[in-house]
Amino acid sequence: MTIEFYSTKDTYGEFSNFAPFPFEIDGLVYPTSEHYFQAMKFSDAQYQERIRETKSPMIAARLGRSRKVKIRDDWEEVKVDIMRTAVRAKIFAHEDLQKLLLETGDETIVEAAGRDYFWGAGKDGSGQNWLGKILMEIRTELREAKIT
Ligand SMILES: Nc1nc(O)c(N)c(N[C@@H]2O[C@H](COP(=O)(O)O)[C@@H](O)[C@H]2O)n1
Repeated sequence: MTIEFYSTKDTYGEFSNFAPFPFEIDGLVYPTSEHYFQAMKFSDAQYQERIRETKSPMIAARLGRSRKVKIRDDWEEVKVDIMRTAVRAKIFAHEDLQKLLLETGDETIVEAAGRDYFWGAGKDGSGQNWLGKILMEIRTELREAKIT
């Protein structure tokens, strides 16, 4: 059985980047992994801070997708690592999330985002599902940490 998630209100919605599971990176608290991911698109420290402090992940995503402020030149090269950093920090900050992730066993985890063929599976399932892949990587890491 494939485990699909998308909306924070549905089953496994905790895996969405929009789910409210705060964490700290470099001494700063981010309300969601979406806030961190979107803030890291920019070199402008003030704009990063505006995104971090914004109330909702939806607004963080809107600010991050705006091209009124220039995004960093290396974004395409670093974005998967930045997503990994965000999701890892989120999961490691919350034991309930670690438990939920481990309980998915060996099932494939998929972000069922119909319009997103990079982070999600896209409408027809042909997407790269990078968010699901990152969650499965972290699941392996958690499992290995519990064994040793
Ligand atoms: N809720 C939601 N709506 C969309 O349209 C989406 N594409 C996603 N997927 C998430 O979007 C984030 C990355 O978006 P950008 O690369 O900045 O466009 C990431 O959190 C995906 O999981 N979610």
